Amino acid sequence: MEDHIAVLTTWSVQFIAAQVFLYVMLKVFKRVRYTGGKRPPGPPSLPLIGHFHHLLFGLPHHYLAKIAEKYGTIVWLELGAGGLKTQDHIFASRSPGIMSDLVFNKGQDLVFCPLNDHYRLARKIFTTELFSEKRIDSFKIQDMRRQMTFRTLRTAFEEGHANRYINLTDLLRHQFISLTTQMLFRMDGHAQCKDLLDIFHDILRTDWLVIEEFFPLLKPLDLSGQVRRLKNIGERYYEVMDSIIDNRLKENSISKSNTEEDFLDVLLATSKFSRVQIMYQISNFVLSLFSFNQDIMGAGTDSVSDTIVWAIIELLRHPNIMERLQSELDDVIGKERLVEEADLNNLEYLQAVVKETLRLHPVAALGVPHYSTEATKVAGYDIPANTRVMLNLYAIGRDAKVWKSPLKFDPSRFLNSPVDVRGQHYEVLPFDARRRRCVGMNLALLSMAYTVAQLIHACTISLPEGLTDLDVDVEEKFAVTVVRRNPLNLLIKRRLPLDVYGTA
Ligand code: HEM
Repeated sequence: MEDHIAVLTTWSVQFIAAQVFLYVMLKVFKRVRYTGGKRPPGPPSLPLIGHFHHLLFGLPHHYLAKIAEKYGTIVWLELGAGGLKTQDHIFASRSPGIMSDLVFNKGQDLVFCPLNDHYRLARKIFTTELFSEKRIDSFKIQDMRRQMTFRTLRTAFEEGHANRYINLTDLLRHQFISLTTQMLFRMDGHAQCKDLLDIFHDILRTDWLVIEEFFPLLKPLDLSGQVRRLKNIGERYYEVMDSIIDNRLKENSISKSNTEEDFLDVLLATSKFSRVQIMYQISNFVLSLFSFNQDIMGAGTDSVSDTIVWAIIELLRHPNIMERLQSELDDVIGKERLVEEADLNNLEYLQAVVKETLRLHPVAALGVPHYSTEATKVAGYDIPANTRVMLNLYAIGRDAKVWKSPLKFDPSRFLNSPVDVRGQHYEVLPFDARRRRCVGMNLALLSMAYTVAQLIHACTISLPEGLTDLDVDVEEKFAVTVVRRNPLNLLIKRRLPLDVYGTA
């Protein structure tokens, strides 16, 4: 570790794929790039900037998948000046970085937290209290999901009734923002959490390649303008959360009956976190809410709604698969009532559709960068300490050596197959695996299956006039998550008799 810190001047990005793994690793070196051991192969690089220029154009997860095809399962790239490596216990940390430092107060949230005692405690509380099966399936949270989904259907039907097309991405994002903010603070999304939502939207507008991240010496110059911007976001976040917590403490001191009603109450009740730590644990939720996995708020919203949109897009592109799913729903549920969460385990084809969507469209295509804490060897290659590692989840799900016709959307490949998407099977890892695996996975899988089932069972979804299934493209845009490039407006109408919705 000493060696590499002593020679830091350039960034390296290395891509490792042990068996079906494709790891991308980034590391900063000073003065020299790779000083010792057997370096993994990689494309030729330019002096000083290494392979940085390759990642500026096009979609990075496509480029990384392409070079992995050419250079083999473990590939080394350099960004300006850098290093890398694998094994879970060594690669389970997070690196310091501009976003983590300036917005999340040096990684005090869960997503950007280095592997330390605070992280272990926070992860335990997330897993055993906030996201335990018991809590997720509790009547109260189930009812919240049901109400939010009905609200989405009602909005869609009002528009459909007036023959107006609706943007499904916007509609579902509203649903999941409301759901998450309810779960967190008993506040209903846009109206009550406007300041917080604005902050997270600003975070998500940050370029994924901030030059100062790769060339820290340039940080004081702030050439990209992102350093000042992120600092300002961090300050605004602190103020808003401070006042939310103040208000909650006041409310709780007046009425004890509300304790442990939502996630904020649970975190306050643990007494294991300081007030500041609670602020940043919450941030993870909001961001996940918002498109990516910056913890709870950050990690839970757009990632789920964007995956649902991919599922609907694939179903519209494949009318035979849509028909088969609708038949399963009609057989199991009938047409006299709506889908309930208790039905989901009986809907085998629906579950296969969700898995196949996650295989082809893992919205967190490159995951969240891991960080090595000591030097190690991976598949015979030497990987230094302090290396950033990214898992190319996109390339894993599309590996032609593992998947037959990998680009074909075919949910039946998951029928009668033990392969699941929960991190035990390395052929498909939309949530990653082991220590840093997505903590919201169970909630995400449940929310996705439930919403897709409602949309396909309770609605008729039509493409704009003149478009056929052959016209629906799957062009991607790489933001924090991978989303569909072109907006698609749909006509959504009631499919079941009116009185079925009445009881809802
Ligand atoms: C389709 C939906 C989702 C996908 C595909 C997804 C995927 C991922 C991935 C790939 C990671 C990085 C794992 C790693 O570092 O190795 C991650 C981390 C995380 N996700 Fe998710 N996620 C989704 C939904 C959610 C939801 C609903 C929440 C919470 C409400 C959430 C919370 C988190 C958190 C807090 C982390 C950081 C975990 C840690 O560093 O220990 N995610 N997610």
